[in-house]
Amino acid sequence: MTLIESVSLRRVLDSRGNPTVEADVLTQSGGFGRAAAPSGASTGEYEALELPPMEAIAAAREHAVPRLEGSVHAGNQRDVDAALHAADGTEDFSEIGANSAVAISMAASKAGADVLGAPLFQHLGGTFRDADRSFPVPLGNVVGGGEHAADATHIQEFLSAPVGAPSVAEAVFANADVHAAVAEILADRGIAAAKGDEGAWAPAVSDAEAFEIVDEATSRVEDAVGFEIRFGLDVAASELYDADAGVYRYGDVERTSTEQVEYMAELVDEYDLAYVEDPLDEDDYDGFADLTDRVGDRTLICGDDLFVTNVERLSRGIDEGAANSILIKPNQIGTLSDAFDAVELAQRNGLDAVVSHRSGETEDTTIAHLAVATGASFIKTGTVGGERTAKLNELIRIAEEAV
Ligand SMILES: C=C(OP(=O)(O)O)C(=O)O
Ligand SMILES: [Mg+2]
Repeated sequence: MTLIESVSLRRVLDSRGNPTVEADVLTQSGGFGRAAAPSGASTGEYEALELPPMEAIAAAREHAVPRLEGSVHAGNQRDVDAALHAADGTEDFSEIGANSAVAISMAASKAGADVLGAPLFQHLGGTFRDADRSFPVPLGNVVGGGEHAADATHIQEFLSAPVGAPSVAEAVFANADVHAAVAEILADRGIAAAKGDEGAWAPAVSDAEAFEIVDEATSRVEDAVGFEIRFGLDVAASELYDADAGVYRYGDVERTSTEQVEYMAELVDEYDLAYVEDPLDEDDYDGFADLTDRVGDRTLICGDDLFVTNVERLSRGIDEGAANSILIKPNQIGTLSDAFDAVELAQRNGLDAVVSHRSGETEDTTIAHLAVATGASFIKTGTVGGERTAKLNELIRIAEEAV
């Protein structure tokens, strides 16, 4: 029923105005799925490789499309993704591009769901997930800098975390309220701010002032809505790390690895942080383990560039106690099957999964379904801006059974 009839690929715009790969998958019985690849700016060194879109499209047309059309069923995601790996033949999708691979993988999942007449989250997660489904808490980027905005904070993301929200919709609106409260506080302080790549405010303030502002904004909204709102960070520390000198550079301030662990532990306690992503460099398993040992009982230490959604890197992290959560970005690894494997390995070992967007995004909503399908604890997909609200609004619809 779900035998793939055709796969078409094209170049479309992403939210940064860059080209990206979009895939359409059509099955012989008329099922249809469309998906587009996102793109990172602070990419991890060990991610699967994104090729220039026209190269990725040409390579996928030559190697992957002939293996899929008339041969593979879109409803069998493992077969689709195995065909993509076989067509590529490398460890990092450098032949057909992780951007072509992930677009086809996600489009096939939607075509499969379409034929079966099931919502995507149910097709991916199975019917028993539906019976007992819990919703991810959305982490909303409200202040940011790093690689996502010039002349702003060194820490890449300050994330509102409405952990006490009674529903996903209330959580989504609370994050929007925190975003608005940050704007008010900035205006009160006479600080002008544009927005960064993910729609977070990107003021030219020190990290210390950003902590003050986000702390105040989350407290204000917490008082107004009456449920707990904490906040968290994506430090994206690999971007701050100078490997030759062995120090983290926050402008003129330098921290050794030991000082970085100490600094992160202090921030966790001073601000009761709910979440800290990539607090250390992507090669520093020891530093991650040290920090997790110190504060992992009261916050999530999450590996993004550290794990790159890769089960081998995650296995090492589990063995070494390097984190207690993992960021899941399908395009870091190239297929939904690989992303699922990473979630399952993490959850079997007591780590939380956090499904995530990229800084360069499209209107694609697959990650909202992936987060629900896997029972992920959190989803990080921004706060405002059409490519971010596409996912947040889809979560609201899924909760209402309106997809
Ligand atoms: C979303 C992120 O940014 P990018 O997509 O630029 O890697 C991140 O680092 O978690
Ligand atoms: Mg990150």
